[in-house]
Amino acid sequence: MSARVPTSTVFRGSPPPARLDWTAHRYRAPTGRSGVTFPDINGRIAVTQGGIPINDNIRAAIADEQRYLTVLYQRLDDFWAETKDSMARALRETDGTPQGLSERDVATAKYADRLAALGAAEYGLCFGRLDFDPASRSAAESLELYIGRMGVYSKDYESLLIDWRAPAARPFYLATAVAPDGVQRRRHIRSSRRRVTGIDDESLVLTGTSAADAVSARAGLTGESALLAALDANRTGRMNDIVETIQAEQDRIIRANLNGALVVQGGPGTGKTAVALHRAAYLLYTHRERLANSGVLVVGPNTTFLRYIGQVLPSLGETAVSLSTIGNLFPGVRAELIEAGPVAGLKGQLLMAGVVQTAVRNRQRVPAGYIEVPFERDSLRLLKDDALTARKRARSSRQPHNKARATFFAEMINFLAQQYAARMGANVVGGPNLLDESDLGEIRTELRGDSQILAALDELWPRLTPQQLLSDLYASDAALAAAAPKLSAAERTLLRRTGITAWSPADVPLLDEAAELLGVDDSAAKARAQRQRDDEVDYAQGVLDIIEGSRSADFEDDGEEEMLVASDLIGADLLAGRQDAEIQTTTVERAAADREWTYGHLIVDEAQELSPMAWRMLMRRNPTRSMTVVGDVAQTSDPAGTTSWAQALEPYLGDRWHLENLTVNYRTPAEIMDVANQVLAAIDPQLIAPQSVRETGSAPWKLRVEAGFLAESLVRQATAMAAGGKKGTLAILVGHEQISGLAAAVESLHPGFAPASTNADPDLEKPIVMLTTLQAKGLEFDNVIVVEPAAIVRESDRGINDLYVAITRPTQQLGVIHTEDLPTMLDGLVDYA
Ligand SMILES: Nc1ncnc2c1ncn2[C@@H]1O[C@H](COP(=O)(O)OP(=O)(O)OP(=O)(O)O)[C@@H](O)[C@H]1O
Repeated sequence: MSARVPTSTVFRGSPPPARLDWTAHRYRAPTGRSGVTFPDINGRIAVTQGGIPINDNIRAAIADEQRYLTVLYQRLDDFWAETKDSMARALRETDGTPQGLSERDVATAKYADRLAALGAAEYGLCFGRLDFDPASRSAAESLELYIGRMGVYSKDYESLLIDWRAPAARPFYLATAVAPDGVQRRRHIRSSRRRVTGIDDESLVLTGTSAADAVSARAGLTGESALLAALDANRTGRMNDIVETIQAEQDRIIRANLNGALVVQGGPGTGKTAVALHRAAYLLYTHRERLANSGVLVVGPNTTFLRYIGQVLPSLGETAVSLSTIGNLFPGVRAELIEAGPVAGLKGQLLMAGVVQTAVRNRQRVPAGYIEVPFERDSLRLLKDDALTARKRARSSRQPHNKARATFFAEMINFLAQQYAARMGANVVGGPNLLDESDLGEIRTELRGDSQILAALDELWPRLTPQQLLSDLYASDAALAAAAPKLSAAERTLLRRTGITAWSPADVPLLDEAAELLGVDDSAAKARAQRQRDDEVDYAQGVLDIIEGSRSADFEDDGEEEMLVASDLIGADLLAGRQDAEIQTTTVERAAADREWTYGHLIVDEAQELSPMAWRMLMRRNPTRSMTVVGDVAQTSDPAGTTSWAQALEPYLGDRWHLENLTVNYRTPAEIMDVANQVLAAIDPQLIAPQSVRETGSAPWKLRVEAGFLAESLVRQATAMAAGGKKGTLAILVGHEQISGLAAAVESLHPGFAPASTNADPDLEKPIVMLTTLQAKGLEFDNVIVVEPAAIVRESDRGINDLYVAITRPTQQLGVIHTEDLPTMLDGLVDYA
């Protein structure tokens, strides 16, 4: 059998303008790319247009743009030097007071951020230009605007480059021939380092009224040449920004209002992740004051995905965004335990909030009758009725468990003091009335210091951490039965676990729930901090006394003029403060360490995967409900995930959220989407697939092999696929249950061939990787081989969704290798030839 050599990407149709084939609802890109440029073998710029070498006009235009770009980079260098100077000055100039130190840290953090933004702008600083119709501009307005990664001004404060996020840059993304907004020409400028390598021009002046022109414009695809070049480029294992080619439907979402909840539903490859990240950058630019201190949180499905998207925001000059999975949102816990679907499914249900609440209440106990506790030479009794009263008072304080504990203890100590006093009074002449309130106070103090009394009270109302609460709950049938009476015995068995050393992502919202109900009793920590502070003040006073002493001695000795010394400027309090001045941390660091941090804006990617309990946790992090939720209900894998946005959000938002749809698939070629559509129909015939923006001419194939030859065939096909056609990255996607066996078989044949994702963080930059379908969520590769679809479908109740995710990952080619019969929904695959 010979390896099938895929044809290279063909953009079908006639040269620009772009065409939309409305019968097929599929965009066919033009054959030639206008003004596409490639450095030739000698490093000079060779320019072609539709395959024909370009003329001197274009060469001259490139030279013009180069001159402009050089000026921009000069200004960038000026800013860099100025910022570095300012930073050095800020570092030097501090009066040494805690306030001064803190101001210095704030200033240096600001300059560091600015340097990071300047560094990010180095690549592709300027990528666009708009030329306006003079009739549409006032005399004060420039007829041309350059668009880039950041705003750049001349020394005279004349605008040289507009930040892509500024309102003035919008026509670059929105203007069409039908609605040009005064724009006559949109130019995409490509550069490598500081050198202009090419330009793509689009005229927005309708010269004819051809239907194709009008349709193309209506479709809202802008900058088609640059867009298609970006889409067809090889992938690297890291996501890139799309700032140069944002499309109109995406732009609307990116720039939507900060307030309120926006839900973005879109099929595979519609740019949901890209849009979500650019929205974060846009919001930080537009609402910097409001968001700088509260921060923006981006939640993704797993750490592999976060690493995949990790460089997008820094490349846009934004570093003040927190990225996290649900599993890592609880400070101090890294939830890496993988557990069975039904277990995670159950833990994700909202009813678990009630289970955790009951589990906490069940730890607030009262004795069956009484508990006898030795005290002095006698004993005291913790009585059931007293405990009931104390518990009632503690609960009605509405404090969380660990804080209400103080009320319970105080009440019980009071009861015990009265008991003790009564007993003492009965033993002395004159009876209990001989003891007054101060005597009772002393008795209480004694009781509070008695370890046996405290231990007995602790049994009734223990101080608990969330981890302890859940471990104890999972470890005991009785505790589970008491906390979850509504669950069946089989369901409670799913929750049973002993000797817990690791947590799963589904445990994290439960830990968070427990933390809310338990609260942190920080009275001991506060008292410790105060004692430490008092010690430091004492120490500082000692230092000042020594300085004072030596100053007087100096003054007496040589009779010199009085010198100004430390104690003239600062007191002991201030000196102590200076000693323990904390290192200023960034918003991202402070937020990560603080479970109760509330973010100014929340972005949730692959949001369909979130369980009701995960949503509950996230809503606590975002009380203002300023959020962007992006996902696809057809791609849900998590057993507790959602297939309906209304259902997922109703408990927190009611109907106060706005839905936007993304409809164009930028990733997956049309040939593959034709097959994927059948899978989508099997998930839900009502769902509509996004329209692919391009074809590759390469039909997705299937190959049946003998079970014993699966690994060998896989290596052969992967090698052929990786070597042919567009090359780039290749992923082998396998079901969770199969991956270990297959990885071992492949490894024994060809060590190091396809590193499998046996750890939680596979290296996506390797040319060939093996992943589970779950790990591939949100990722993309040039080429993909899906192994044994029947097994993927079988693996979970949402196996068809997983298959849909798997086959929509490629940007170029898809192959399917199987030993079992294929599910009929894959009938559209062609036999491998
Ligand atoms: N306007 C654009 N310009 C260039 N590339 C784009 C554009 N929009 C999307 N893309 C590219 O399309 C690919 C798919 O985007 P993205 O991963 O954001 O899609 P998605 O909707 O999140 O997909 P999925 O739901 O399948 O995970 C990425 O390579 C992205 O860079």
